Amino acid sequence: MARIIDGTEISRVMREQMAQEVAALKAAGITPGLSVVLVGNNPASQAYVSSKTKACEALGMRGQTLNLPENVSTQELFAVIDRLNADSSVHGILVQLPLPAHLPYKAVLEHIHPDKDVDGFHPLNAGLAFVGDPRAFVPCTPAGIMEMIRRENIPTRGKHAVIVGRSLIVSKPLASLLMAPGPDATVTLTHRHTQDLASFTRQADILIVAVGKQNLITADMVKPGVVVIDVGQNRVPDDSSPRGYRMVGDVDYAAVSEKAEAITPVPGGVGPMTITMLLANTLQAARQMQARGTSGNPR
Ligand SMILES: Nc1nc2c(c(=O)[nH]1)N[C@@H](CN(C=O)c1ccc(C(=O)N[C@@H](CCC(=O)O)C(=O)O)cc1)CN2
Repeated sequence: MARIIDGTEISRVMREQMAQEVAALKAAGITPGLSVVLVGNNPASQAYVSSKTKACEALGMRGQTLNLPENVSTQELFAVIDRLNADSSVHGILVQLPLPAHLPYKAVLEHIHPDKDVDGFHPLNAGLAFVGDPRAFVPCTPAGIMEMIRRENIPTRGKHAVIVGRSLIVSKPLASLLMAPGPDATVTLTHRHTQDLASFTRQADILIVAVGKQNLITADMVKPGVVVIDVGQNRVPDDSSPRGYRMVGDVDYAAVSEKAEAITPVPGGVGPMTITMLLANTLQAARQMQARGTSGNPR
């Protein structure tokens, strides 16, 4: 049976360390602050946003949610972001995705000041991350996956990492992180138009799946000894659960665990790491603003 890569436990260790760093910043007069903008009433987004602000507060950071109505206009949303960009007590800003279809999400993400873009979705940060510049904010999910790989001592040099999915949030930045000097992996990126997906996934030493489709990866699609990172977040109806549903990933966990060397569970794998890396990016934003002398909470 595969070793379980426990994102909850790795997060616990990292958050303990970060709490000390937050305390040190607070002693210097700076309370790292994150503002999350949530548009509409998507229940999954509401849950993720609530986890983010609670995690901030648990570390001693400021966590604030701005709830905007589903029908907010682009100009109204820009005005909210402008206000947060100008507020020196706000170090990190993020707009929860997905946005309602009438909002131009790329323009919205570009409206966040790059110095406060703790999601790392602004093109400036995407470009800095692509060239390996340490000032970049790296998107939280790929950053969390790299942290899990490092902390679990999973070999990457010369290994074949196959990514299923081509999103801006996860797959593209992850491909660039895995192939960079240091990790030195050979990366193949596949997507919905890839022909004979299984012929690629069977080659993977490390298989990362970020599609959002339950049971997309079955046991016959992986080779023995593979390391599997499941990014999927799928709600499956389940009357026996108090919530009426349970979470599953994109991988047939039970069957693939019997062939894999290591695997991330859903829940408790990549998800908690996404939030942990958001905390790390907010801390980085506060430190960078402190270094530039542009930070400081009103005392
Ligand atoms: N602005 C952003 N929007 C979105 C991002 C993002 O990084 N920035 N990522 C996803 C959603 N997401 C964070 O926002 C997220 C998804 C899942 C989890 C998580 O911890 N999941 C749990 C299970 C949750 C449950 O049981 O309900 C787990 O896997 O253990 C955290 C964050 C899209 N939008």
